[in-house]
Amino acid sequence: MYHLFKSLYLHATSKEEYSILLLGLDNAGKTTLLEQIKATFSAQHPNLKTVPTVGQNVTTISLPPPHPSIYLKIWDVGGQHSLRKLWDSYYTSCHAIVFVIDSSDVGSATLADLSTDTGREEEHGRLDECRLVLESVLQNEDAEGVPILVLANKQDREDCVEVVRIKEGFVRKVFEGEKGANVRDSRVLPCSALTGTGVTEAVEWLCSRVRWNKENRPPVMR
Ligand SMILES: Nc1nc2c(ncn2[C@@H]2O[C@H](COP(=O)(O)OP(=O)(O)OP(=O)(O)O)[C@@H](O)[C@H]2O)c(=O)[nH]1
Ligand SMILES: [Mg+2]
Repeated sequence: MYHLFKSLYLHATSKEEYSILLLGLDNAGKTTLLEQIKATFSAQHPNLKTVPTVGQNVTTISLPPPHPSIYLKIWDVGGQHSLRKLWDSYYTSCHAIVFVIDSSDVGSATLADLSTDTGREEEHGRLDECRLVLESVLQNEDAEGVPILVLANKQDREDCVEVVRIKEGFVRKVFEGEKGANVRDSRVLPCSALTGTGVTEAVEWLCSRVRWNKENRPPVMR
């Protein structure tokens, strides 16, 4: 009887926890985004003075009503080239991936240039590096079937490339290319981690997709 009550009690009081992995090139804005998410859902002031991440930052948020009653455990890992091999160890336990792009560092190329490779290299900023890294994430077997949210970050900057161009000219090309064969549930959204614009929408999309995918990737009960 004691065990029955104990398990009923645990069932009634525990919540689903989903892990979200923030990836992207160095300087894309992952740590700023983590700070902004933390601040948005805990009414704290965000610490926006970030330094390049060596290792990881992690925070768990509990979403307030009317959001579903779940925890999101968010992992922010360093994006510098030498640190990217560490990403592999996070894939098996994550429930969604956020790939953050610095929209002001994909060059001044036009949409046509972005989608046909005709733009000059110096106009592409870090577009090619970003493409290779996104492709390697999509190709990782341990991440197969995991929903992926691509965030066109730094939309507050005057020199940013608009989300539609990043979506149509870059992301679509990667997803429809031969290295995007494993493409799964995905979305491209604009945001500014610095100002907080688009952060709630991003979290809401993640929330709905991890729950939708929970038969494939069950949550941890806490
Ligand atoms: N204007 C603007 N700047 C941003 C935004 N997001 C981040 N930044 C700036 O970009 C720089 C890098 O931000 P971080 O969050 O540290 O970048 P990161 O992706 O964590 O970088 P690594 O830890 O090296 O992988 C900082 O100077 C941020 O203030 C944004 O939305 N708009
Ligand atoms: Mg960082």
